[in-house]
Amino acid sequence: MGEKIRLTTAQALLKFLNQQYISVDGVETPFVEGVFHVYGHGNVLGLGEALENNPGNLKSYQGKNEQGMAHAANAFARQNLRQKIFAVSASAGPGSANLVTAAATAFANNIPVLFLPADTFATRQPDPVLQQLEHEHSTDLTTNEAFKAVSRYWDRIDRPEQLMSALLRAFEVLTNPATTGPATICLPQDVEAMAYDYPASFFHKRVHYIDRKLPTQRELDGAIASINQSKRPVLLVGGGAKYSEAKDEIVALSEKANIPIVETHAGKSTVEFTHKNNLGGNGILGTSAANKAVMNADLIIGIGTRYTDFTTSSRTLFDFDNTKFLNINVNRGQAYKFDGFQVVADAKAALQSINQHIDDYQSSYGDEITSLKQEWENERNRLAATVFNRNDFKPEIADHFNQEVLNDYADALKTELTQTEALLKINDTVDSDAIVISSAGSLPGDMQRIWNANVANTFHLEYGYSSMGYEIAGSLGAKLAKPEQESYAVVGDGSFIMLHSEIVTALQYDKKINLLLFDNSGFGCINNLQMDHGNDSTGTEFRNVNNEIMNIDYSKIGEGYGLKTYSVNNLEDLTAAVEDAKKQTVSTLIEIKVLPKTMTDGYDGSWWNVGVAEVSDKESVQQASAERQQILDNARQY
Ligand SMILES: Cc1ncc(C[n+]2csc(CCOP(=O)(O)OP(=O)(O)O)c2C)c(N)n1
Ligand SMILES: O=C1C[C@@H](O)[C@H](O)[C@@H](O)C1=O
Ligand SMILES: [Mg+2]
Repeated sequence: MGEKIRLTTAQALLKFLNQQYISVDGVETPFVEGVFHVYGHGNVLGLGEALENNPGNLKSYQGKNEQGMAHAANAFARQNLRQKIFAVSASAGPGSANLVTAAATAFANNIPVLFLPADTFATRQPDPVLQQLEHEHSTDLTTNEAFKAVSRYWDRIDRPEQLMSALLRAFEVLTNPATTGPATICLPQDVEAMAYDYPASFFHKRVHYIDRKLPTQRELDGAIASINQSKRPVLLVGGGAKYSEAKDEIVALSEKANIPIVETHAGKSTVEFTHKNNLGGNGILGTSAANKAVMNADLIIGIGTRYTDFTTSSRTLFDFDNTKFLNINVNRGQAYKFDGFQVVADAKAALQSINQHIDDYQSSYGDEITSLKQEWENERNRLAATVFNRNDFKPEIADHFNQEVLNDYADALKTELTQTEALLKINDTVDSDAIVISSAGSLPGDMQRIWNANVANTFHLEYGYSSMGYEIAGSLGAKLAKPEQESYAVVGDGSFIMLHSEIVTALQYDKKINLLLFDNSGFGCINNLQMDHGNDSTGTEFRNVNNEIMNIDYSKIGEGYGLKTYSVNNLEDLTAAVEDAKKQTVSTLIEIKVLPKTMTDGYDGSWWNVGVAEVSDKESVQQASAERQQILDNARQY
């Protein structure tokens, strides 16, 4: 029956990971970069032993918080356009539970990560082991059942030989652009260390071919007819377009036929903003230009987009009565959305074919795209010059805090900086190929609107799950993916407090990351949301029991870790800090004290469906609820 190799399950796992390659457009590369781990009794003697003694080419990084290290793995795969991954190993019980949020984040964003949570004993001999849950109705349930809801593939290895079929299935999922996401293989700690005579053939080199699925002739004919029949098409660029590396084809179509480009959160920086037809981010967090373009479009060419509520403004942004949809997506389910014409194909390949057949077609935009872009540039310049004053300041988010409260913040945080002027100054100061990572709070909105990404694949916004805590860990993952580029976490004070453990990992392994910490002393965007809908400000500002605004010294925290830190409260110091941080070899933290309510507000078409109380004594809430109902009456329902 051929050669056998006697290994533990964990040793076999690592040997297999070393032999996985992907081939994209004829270029073959190793698929698994390494393993992040936090050891405990569930994995240190199994997977830990294997990593110590025979890692092969796999790199190994000690994480500090399981969620954090898995976010780093997630960001690494995303920055590598899903062409390289990490595995993450955690101990049983709490260690594994800590991974669940990160698995969900990878799931929502369609990012491949191999999750290896340790599990309780398959033999059950010592049950209940430390950290085991004891259910009265079943001994079969462990913490790791929680991964079923957040994995594209889930398995548990109760016998060493099961590893083989599980890994083959997992790697098919991880390398399939239509279904990729987290694959979870639960490893009971006894099985990790059990020996088995594995067939040598299992460890032969495997190449997973990411062949580009071509459109059929019917799909191609339909797509071309849709474009030819339209007058005002818009190219809506989603994450799938970025992962397919379809930039040249999008630009070619846009230029040839004079079609505006707008981008989802995941799609942003597929095409540089410097391109004349790129109108920027669209949707709830969209630019005025992008939203106007899609509101007046008669054809949306959705390329690799899931049409989430933020992209569609909760199904209110498009003129659904008159606008048609042409959906190009490798995932058939996504292509079905909005009853669009479906092209189930790779974005780059589909656009290549379409471009060959778009002959003399011209949209009817004429100079309108240029005017829209100019109008937006003017607005962006205005946001760069929003200057606070203590007498009659009207922040972007107006009518929430009166002047007295705003002055209190200026005094407490000792600042007069606005968030938009600070962010735009940073955009002007960092290297153009710097990678910026963000995910939660008010900053993703500002990033999606006003950050100009002038080099492709430098804008990294996790907005599928918007998980607070992704930012800093994500900046480490992005740095591991692109060591030659600067990596910046754009992070709010709330997210920083929630999870910043991987700072230590970045310092430990000498991977330079830069943290741009915007401190407005509170959960600013949620405060906006509650006040926008008629509620008072409660539970969202960082105030102490005496109702005083808290002023936390984040630069001191960073200093304690060993970061090079700066604390700034004006544009001059901010510019100097960003310039100085670029010269550092150690990781840096720039604490930027900003006034609340000075983030960007929405533009036309920026509506978000949130559940507003239908019963309330407050007239303001009743009004918000009525307004919501009115908008919903005209929204597309499915
Ligand atoms: C893990 C997680 N918990 C809760 C939320 C809900 N949430 C979204 S933004 C936010 C506050 C963010 O505060 P901060 O980071 O300071 O950003 P700001 O809005 O002030 O800019 C909260 C609690 C979330 N997105 N992720
Ligand atoms: O609830 C939320 C509101 C959004 O504005 C924010 O960006 C996001 O992180 C979130 O969870
Ligand atoms: Mg905040």
